[in-house]
Amino acid sequence: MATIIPVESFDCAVFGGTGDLAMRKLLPALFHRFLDRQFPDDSRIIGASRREVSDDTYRGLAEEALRRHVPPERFDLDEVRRFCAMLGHERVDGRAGDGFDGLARRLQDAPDKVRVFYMATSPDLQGPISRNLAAAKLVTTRSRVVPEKPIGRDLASARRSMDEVATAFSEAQTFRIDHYLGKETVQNLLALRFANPLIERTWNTDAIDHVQITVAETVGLEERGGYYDEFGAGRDMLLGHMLQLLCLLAMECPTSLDADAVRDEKVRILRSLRPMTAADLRSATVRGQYTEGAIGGRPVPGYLADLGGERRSTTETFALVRAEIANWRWGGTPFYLRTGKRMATKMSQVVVFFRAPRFSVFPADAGELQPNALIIRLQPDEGIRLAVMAKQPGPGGLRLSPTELDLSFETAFRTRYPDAYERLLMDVVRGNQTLFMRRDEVEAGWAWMDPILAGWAADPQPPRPYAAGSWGPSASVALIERDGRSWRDD
Ligand SMILES: NC(=O)C1=CN([C@@H]2O[C@H](COP(=O)(O)OP(=O)(O)OC[C@H]3O[C@@H](n4cnc5c(N)ncnc54)[C@H](OP(=O)(O)O)[C@@H]3O)[C@@H](O)[C@H]2O)C=CC1
Ligand SMILES: O=C1O[C@H](COP(=O)(O)O)[C@@H](O)[C@H](O)[C@H]1O
Repeated sequence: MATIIPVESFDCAVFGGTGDLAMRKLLPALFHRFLDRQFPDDSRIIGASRREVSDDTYRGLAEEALRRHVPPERFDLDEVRRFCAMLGHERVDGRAGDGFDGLARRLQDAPDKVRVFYMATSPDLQGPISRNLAAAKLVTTRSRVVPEKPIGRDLASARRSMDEVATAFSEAQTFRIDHYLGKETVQNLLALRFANPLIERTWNTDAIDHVQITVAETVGLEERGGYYDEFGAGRDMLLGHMLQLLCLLAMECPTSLDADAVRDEKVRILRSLRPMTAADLRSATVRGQYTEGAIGGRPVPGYLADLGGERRSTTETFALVRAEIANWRWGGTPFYLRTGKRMATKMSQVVVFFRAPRFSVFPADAGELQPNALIIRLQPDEGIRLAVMAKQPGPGGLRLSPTELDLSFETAFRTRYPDAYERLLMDVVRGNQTLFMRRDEVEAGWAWMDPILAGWAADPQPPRPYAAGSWGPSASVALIERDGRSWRDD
C-alpha cells in the first residue's frame, strides 16, 4: 500500500474547465486523490470557461466525465457526489477579461489558502489570463500557476509567452507541466540509476553503445486536429516528453532531490546536446506522415483524411532524431529518439544497449554472443528486463542462448499506478517544483529543437509516408542500420 502524504486545503481554478483535458484527465486525477483522502473536502475546484454553466450543471458534467474515465472499481457514486460538491463553474473569458470579478468573489473568503490557477486552455491565452488575474488582484503570495503545453512554437515565442506569465507570477510560483514527468515509470528512472550502483557504474559511453527511446502511439489525431497540424510530432512529443526522458537518462546525479538541483542537471544535458547542422538533418533525422492502414485488424484512414480530407499538410506525425550529447560521460553514445502516431502498437520504452564483449572464450558453434540490453518499459506492461546470455540447459556441449531477467512491476508491486496528473497536481499544491520545467530548461530545449524544426520546414521534400499500423517510414530503419544497429520493438 503506497503512503499517501496529505496536502493542505486549496482552491483551484481550472481555466478550460469544460474542455477535454479537464474532463478526461484533471477531474479524474483530483477524484482519485480525494478518494484516497489526500486533501480536505473544504477544497474548491472551479471550472472557468466562456460558456454559461451553472454550478449544478458543471457538477453533472463532472459526474459524467468521472463515470467515463474512472475505472468501475474506483467509481463509488456517493464518493463521486461528495467530490462534485466541491466543484463549481464561473463564466470567464480569459482573453477579454470578463468574469474575473466573479472568480474573485468566489475566492475572496480565503485569501491565505493555496490558490492554483491551471491553464487548460489554448497556449495563447496564458499571457492574457495571467494579466487579467493580476488586474483582478487574484494572485496572492500563496498562488501558483500551471501552464499547460505547448509553451510557444519556437524559442522566441516561448520566451514571449513565459515573459507574459511572469508579469503576474514569479518563477517559484510557475509550474510548467510535462505530464511524462509525473509517470511512475519515468520517475523510476532516477531510482533505477541512483539507487543501484550496479547500474550507475556502467552508465557511460565505456559500457553503453547506444540508447533507443521510443514513444509509439496507435491513436491518430483524436479531436485535436487543429492543434496537432500546427505543432506536429517534433513540437508535440520530441520537444517536451522525449527530451525529458533523455535528460533523466543522461544527467549526472544531482546534489539532492531539491527541485533546482535536479533541474540544474537536466539543463546541463540539454545544453550539451550537439547542435544539428543542415547535413545532420539529412543523415540524423527522419520525418514521416501516416497514410491509411490497419491497426489491430481495423482499417484506419491516413492523416490527411483524419484532418478532414480538404487540406494538404506537411506536418510530421512521426519523428526520429539521433541525438548526441557532447560531454565526457556520453561522447560516442548516440541516443535515438523516435515517436509517432498510428504506429503498430502503443508502447513507450527505453532500451540501453551495452557494448559487445571484447573477446569470447566460447567456440564459434556455441552461438553468437549478443550484447546485453536493459529494456525499460514505461507503458504499458511496465517493468524492466535485462537481456543476458545463458547456457542452454542440457548434457551436450556448451551452447549459449539469449534470455532475459524479467521484472514486471505489476507482479512486483501489486498496486494501482496513479495517473501522472494525480502526482503532479498534488505537487503543485504542496509547492514542489521538482517535476516541473524551469524556464531555462524550456529555453534550452527550444534552442536545440529550433534549427531542426526550421530545417524540416524548409525541406522541399515532404515527410515520408508510412502505413498506419507500421513502425514508421522505412527511412527510420535505414537510418539506424546505416549505423550498424537495429530497432528493438519488443
Ligand atoms: N487534451 C489533452 O489530452 C491534452 C491537452 N493539453 C493542452 O491543454 C490545453 C487544453 O486542451 P484541451 O482540453 O484538449 O482543449 P479543448 O478545446 O477541449 O478545451 C478548451 C477549453 O478552453 C475553454 N476556453 C476557450 N477559450 C477560452 C477563453 N477565452 N477563456 C476561458 N476559457 C476558454 C473552452 O471552453 P469555452 O469554449 O466554453 O470557453 C474549453 O473549456 C491545450 O493547451 C492543450 O495543448 C496538453 C496535453 C494533453
Ligand atoms: O502530451 C501529449 O501526450 C499524449 C501521449 O501521452 P500518453 O500519456 O498517452 O503517453 C499524446 O497523445 C499527445 O499528442 C500529446 O499532446
